[in-house]
Amino acid sequence: MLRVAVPNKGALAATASEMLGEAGYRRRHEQRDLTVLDPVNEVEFFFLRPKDIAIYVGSGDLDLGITGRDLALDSGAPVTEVLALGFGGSTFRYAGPAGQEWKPADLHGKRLATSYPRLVREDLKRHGVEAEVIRLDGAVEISIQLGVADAIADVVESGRSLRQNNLVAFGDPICVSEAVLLEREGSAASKAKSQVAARLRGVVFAQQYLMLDYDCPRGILEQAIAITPGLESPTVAPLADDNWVAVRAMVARKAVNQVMDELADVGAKAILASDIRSCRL
Ligand SMILES: Nc1ncnc2c1ncn2[C@@H]1O[C@H](COP(=O)(O)OP(=O)(O)OP(=O)(O)O)[C@@H](O)[C@H]1O
Ligand SMILES: O=P(O)(O)OC[C@H]1O[C@H](OP(=O)(O)OP(=O)(O)O)[C@H](O)[C@@H]1O
Ligand SMILES: [Mg+2]
Repeated sequence: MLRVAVPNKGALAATASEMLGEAGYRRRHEQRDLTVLDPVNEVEFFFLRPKDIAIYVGSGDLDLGITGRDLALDSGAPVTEVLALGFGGSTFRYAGPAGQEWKPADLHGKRLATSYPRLVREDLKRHGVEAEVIRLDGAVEISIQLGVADAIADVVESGRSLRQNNLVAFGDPICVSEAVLLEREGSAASKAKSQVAARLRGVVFAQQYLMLDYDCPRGILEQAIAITPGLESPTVAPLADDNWVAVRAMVARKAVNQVMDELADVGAKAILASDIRSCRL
């Protein structure tokens, strides 16, 4: 039985569970359940704190885990990324009081509060900066105001928390993070692990694409195919009216409106975009 760790709460928990559900795995019914057995797929899921997940996977006690790249790096556990999951995106950044031009070298001799001490110490070392790292569990942005630190390093998503606390980010991002599927470094490949990865890859990919269907006058088919080349090549099917064909192709979600405009401009009609739930490529 494959053992897989999933975030039990926090920023990644809901989407990770939804994604596994889309991939055909059994969902947990009670928020407080710590395990879910999926005998059909021969997987047992363990709902753990996102911060702890890389430790379980790195020790080899669990086969796979979903957590944030930043949390995995901070754990120092020997894990590698099998797949980036395309959600839970954030950057991990230094920040200090606004009204001052900060750069990483200015942190020398300062007190720096963070919930990610290992990540920060390693980055300070790279910059050759010696600072006192103060480990806090959360609400790090308030620590400067309260007098415990001179600057912080924290997760930034929208930047709202920094602005609210009159802080500005500085330096290059220490880490650009998103949710990732992890395995133990150097662990043997297995069919069971590959299957979870393939199913999740299918869901990630499906979320990034849409299926486009449209009717196309035969005379402009070449132009239309150039606009929607699909992955291999689009499906072209005859219509009852010989002058027209139906075309079906996958299109990147980000580009879909522009593609629909271009198709309409060359003369395509009845252009429909629909969601893809999952896929294998
Ligand atoms: N707006 C956000 N706030 C916090 N974490 C985010 C955000 N967006 C993405 N993440 C990612 O989510 C993970 C942190 O998850 P989580 O919120 O569960 O941790 P935590 O803040 O330490 O937990 P908790 O707040 O429950 O103590 C990190 O990988 C982080 O990069
Ligand atoms: O850039 P933003 O969109 O404002 O998001 C980032 C903020 O959200 C997280 O805090 P969280 O709500 O998890 O509280 P915590 O600091 O107690 O973990 C994170 O630690 C930042 O404070
Ligand atoms: Mg949090």
